[in-house]
Amino acid sequence: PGRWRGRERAASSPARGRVPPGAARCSAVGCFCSALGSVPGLREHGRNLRALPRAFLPGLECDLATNLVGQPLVKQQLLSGVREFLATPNPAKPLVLSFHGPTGTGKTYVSSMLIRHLFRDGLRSPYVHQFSSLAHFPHHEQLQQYKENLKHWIQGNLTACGRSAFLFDEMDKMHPGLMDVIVPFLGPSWVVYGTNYRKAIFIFISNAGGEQIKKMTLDLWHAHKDREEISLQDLESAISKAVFESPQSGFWKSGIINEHLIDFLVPFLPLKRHHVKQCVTNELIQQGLEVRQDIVQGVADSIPYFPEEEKIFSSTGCKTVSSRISFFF
Ligand SMILES: Nc1ncnc2c1ncn2[C@@H]1O[C@H](COP(=O)(O)OP(=O)(O)OP(=O)(O)O)[C@@H](O)[C@H]1O
Repeated sequence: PGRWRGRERAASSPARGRVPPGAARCSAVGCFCSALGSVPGLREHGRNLRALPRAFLPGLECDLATNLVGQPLVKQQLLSGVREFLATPNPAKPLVLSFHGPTGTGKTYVSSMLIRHLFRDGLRSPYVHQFSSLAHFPHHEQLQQYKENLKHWIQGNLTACGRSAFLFDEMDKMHPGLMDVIVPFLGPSWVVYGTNYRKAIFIFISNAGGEQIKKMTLDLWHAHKDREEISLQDLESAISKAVFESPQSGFWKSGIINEHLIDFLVPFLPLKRHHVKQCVTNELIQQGLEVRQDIVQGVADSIPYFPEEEKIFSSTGCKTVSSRISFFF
């Protein structure tokens, strides 16, 4: 209840300003404003940003440090962005994060992790709303209807809980123009229809910009530099330009980019062989299996790498690791 559940829901979004079916009020357990009561330090420091302790959101920090492999830029961007946003009682605008990168590098993984730490019921929370282009907006000829539904859905859910989260997966497959209806929700517009929209979190996930990230990482490697030496600023402008100019992208000529509404453009770098090995080890531990070096090596060797000759970066990141493990037992 309270979530957009696919095609059958697309035709029946909530009426403007009304609480969507099944959604509880903001004060109910599970909305992250109340879920965060369990985060040590928030209650005392929520009203005073300057007094924010460094160890804020320790669960997320620990989870990222333990389980996320080879993405230092992501850890850094995400933690600073989310901490500051949550510690501000009246944020100037909603938090807008955009995850970009090649396949299997951890974009969906990190977004689920973040949601788990913010909402007691994680992705199942009625305050978390996921949209996928293929599942929710499959027919181009219904674009106008999708726009209206999406706008009303966001409005209705933000009326129910200002601290809601909206995840848009496969942004590169969204119909160009669809996302423009959400532009007014992403900016600093104060109160629209009696609701404060500045406390929401929006997360966009896409492969758009992935080719630019791969190229820049590869160029660094050819220059004998570490992939972590990549410049965040260079990456940001290359990705923004690529997604804005690509007619295949949901960001195509979009006000989201033009009006600089993304607060953190988070690049996910291609993973190297030793990162894949770490993913295999993590997965073996998670599945309660013995960590055998021959299996770690075997799984890592079975994955395709690029460039063709040197075979440095995994072409599928860690995406197929868990399914491959079963072949080695
Ligand atoms: N950086 C990483 N650290 C640890 N595990 C990872 C990482 N990247 C991917 N994985 C593993 O691979 C699985 C698939 O990754 P995920 O779905 O997050 O990739 P993605 O970047 O969203 O890919 P796509 O663009 O194809 O959707 C995850 O569930 C996780 O187990």
